[in-house]
Parts: sequence; structure tokens; C-alpha cells
Amino acid sequence: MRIGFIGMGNMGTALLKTIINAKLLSPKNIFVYDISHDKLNKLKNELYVNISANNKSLVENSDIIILAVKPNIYDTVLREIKDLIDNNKIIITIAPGISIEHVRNIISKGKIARTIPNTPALIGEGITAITYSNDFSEENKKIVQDIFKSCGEIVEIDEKLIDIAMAVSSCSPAFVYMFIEAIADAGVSLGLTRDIAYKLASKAVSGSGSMVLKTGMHPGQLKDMVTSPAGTTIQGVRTLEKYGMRSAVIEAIIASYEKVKSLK
Ligand SMILES: NC(=O)C1=CN([C@@H]2O[C@H](COP(=O)(O)OP(=O)(O)OC[C@H]3O[C@@H](n4cnc5c(N)ncnc54)[C@H](OP(=O)(O)O)[C@@H]3O)[C@@H](O)[C@H]2O)C=CC1
Ligand SMILES: O=C(O)[C@@H]1CCC=N1
Repeated sequence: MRIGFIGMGNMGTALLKTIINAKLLSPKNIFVYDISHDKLNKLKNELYVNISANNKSLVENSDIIILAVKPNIYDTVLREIKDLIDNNKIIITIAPGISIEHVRNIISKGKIARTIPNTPALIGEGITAITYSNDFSEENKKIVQDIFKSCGEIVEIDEKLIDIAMAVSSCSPAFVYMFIEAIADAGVSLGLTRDIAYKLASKAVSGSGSMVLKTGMHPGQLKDMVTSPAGTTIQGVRTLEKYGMRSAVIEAIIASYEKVKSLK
């Protein structure tokens, strides 16, 4: 199996590095291309992957092609490679708003997996929502699943829900980083050093996420376990409710979802 990555920006590099770290494939079976040759030279020296001369030669050498360019570049790249895609090749999209039907309208052959990963994939802690074109066999699905399992967890999802998954798991890391920054800023404002403030805030957030996943308890119940009667935390909870924290988060997720809908 040979994988080709078109686009070596944040997401392409995150997926590439995780696949190599997980030893899913040897670098000699990985081909990369990006219009920025500086990025390619850096990757060649760091990861020993094959640098393709262009997108077409990458596709010729690859069984699986991951399209890691921005959504507005998709059509240009799809038109460039369309004549080189045969029914044995798998195309993996990772862009919001690009439907399987959209890709199929440009590329008549090949199997299409539509996915939405997130940046924690870089450390193997990602989650990827995946949906497939109708012609996918279980064997081919497993190939795609193994790629994204090397980056964390996966969920198979109906295509009509995938833009919602994008907002909830792919955009939300940005909001979580803002939350971590805000907690740490408060800590610094009260006298902690930056490094200790970030460590305390980040571990509180990642540990709380793990508590939800590992205990299976309702987040509200876990929140209640922290808030002692007449204690300190409930005063913070009261303050967050006063400033509309829940509502702000709900509106942020819905705004991200509405943006992806407007791209169509
Ligand atoms: N960042 C995230 O958290 C997530 C991103 N995604 C999706 O992943 C995709 C990539 O995002 P991201 O990595 O952040 O974007 P980046 O802009 O960081 O990376 C895209 C790369 O593709 C290069 N590129 C542009 N045109 C071409 C071309 N014709 N052929 C080959 N390479 C090209 C760009 O070069 P240059 O910069 O010079 O234009 C850039 O290096 C997007 O569709 C995004 O929506 C999905 C989930 C999460
Ligand atoms: O902001 C974006 O468009 C990309 C897609 C999902 C996360 N980041």
C-alpha cells in the first residue's frame, strides 16, 4: 500500500507524522507534494518520505490519495488528477463542505472516503469522523480506518451529519485552546508563572475530558462532584452562568456549522 499526500500544511503534516510514528507505513511507501517546495525539502530531510514532482506523479505512484489542501483548492486539484484515478485507488478528503457527490462529479472512478480529522491527531489523540462512497468494500474501509486509527479514534457517521461533526470535534479544539489560555491568564493574573499556569490548566482540561470518556458519567454529575456546598467552585460556576458561557459555546459551534453550510 502506498499513500500520497497532496498538501503538506497543518493537517497533512499532522497526519503524515502520526502515520510514520505509528509505523503504519514505511516512509518509502509515502509520497508527498505541496506547491511550497521549502516545506517539501524540510520533510524530505526530516522524515525521508518520497517527494513527488507534482500532483499527477504523486497520484500515479499512490494507491491512496489524501487531499490535504484548503477547500477552495479542491476543484483545481481534483481536475488536475482526475484522469489518473482508476477504480483501485482510494481518495480521502479531509475538507469541510466537500461532499462525496461533489468529488464524484469531477472524478468518475475510484473510491471516496470523506473524513473530518482534528489537529490532536498530531499526537495520536485525534478523533476522525468518516463516511464512504457506496462502492467501498469492508476491506477498503479497513484501510481507511487503520490510517485514522493511527491518529486516535474514529467514528463512522452518516454523510448528512459530517458537517456537524466538523464543528463539534474539528473546530472545537480552537475553542478549547482559548479556554485553556483564559484559565492560565487568570492564574498568571493571580500570581502563577506562565509555564505552571499552562500546565495546570491543560491537565485540568485533558483530565476532565478523560473523566467523561472513562467513567461514562454525565458531565453534569462530574461537575457536581467538584462543587462542594458553600465551596469555592460553585462561585465560579455562578460566574460562568452569569456571563453566558454555555450559550457562547453553543453559538460558537453553530456559527462554525453555519459557515460550512454557506460554503456550498
Ligand atoms: N487545521 C485543522 O484543524 C483542520 C483542517 N482540515 C482541513 O484540512 C485541509 C488542510 O488544512 P490545513 O492543513 O490547515 O491547511 P494549510 O493551508 O496549512 O495546508 C494546505 C497546504 O496545501 C498547499 N497547497 C495549496 N495549493 C496546492 C496545490 N495545488 N497542490 C498541492 N499543495 C497545495 C498549501 O500551500 P500554500 O500555503 O503555499 O498555499 C499548504 O501548504 C483543509 O481542507 C482544512 O479545511 C480538516 C480538519 C481540521
Ligand atoms: O477552520 C477550518 O476551516 C478547518 C476545518 C475544521 C477545522 N479547521
